[in-house]
Amino acid sequence: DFCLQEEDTEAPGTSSGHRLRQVVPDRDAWKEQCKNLLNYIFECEDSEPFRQPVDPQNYPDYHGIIDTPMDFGSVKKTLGEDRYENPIELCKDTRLIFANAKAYTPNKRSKIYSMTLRLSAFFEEQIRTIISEYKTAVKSSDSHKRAAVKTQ
Ligand SMILES: Cc1cccc(C(=O)O)c1N
Repeated sequence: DFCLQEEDTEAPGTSSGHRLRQVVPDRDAWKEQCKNLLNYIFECEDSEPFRQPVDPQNYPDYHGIIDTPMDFGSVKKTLGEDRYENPIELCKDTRLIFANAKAYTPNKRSKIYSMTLRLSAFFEEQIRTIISEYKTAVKSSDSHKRAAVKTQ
């Protein structure tokens, strides 16, 4: 996900004034990538118990054990409302879903817990590239900013 950004090669307003098109990584690409990843997770049967907050009516002891509930519906809503600054924040909330399940499960062979293990493995595989590309884009856009300041 690269966006074309026009950068002056000369001070603006010079006679040449010609522009070189440089390619800089798009630092907002992670949003769409995470939206797509969440949509895919929602399609997985393994996400069913976690698409909305765990219902304390079904598990009365849940909030006594889990301090900070989290679910994929909440993550999707936070993303959609632009309340994540970067994919690292989204990754932290998603890992909380899996950590809560591991803390609450009655045993490591429970059906619901085993669903989170598969989902977590898939999520970690996918988010790794998204975060890596985001960090590269931020570094690149910072260096472009430094370069632009120098020309002023
Ligand atoms: C919410 C939740 C997480 C992990 C395990 C279970 C379970 O009932 O085995 C569960 N209900």
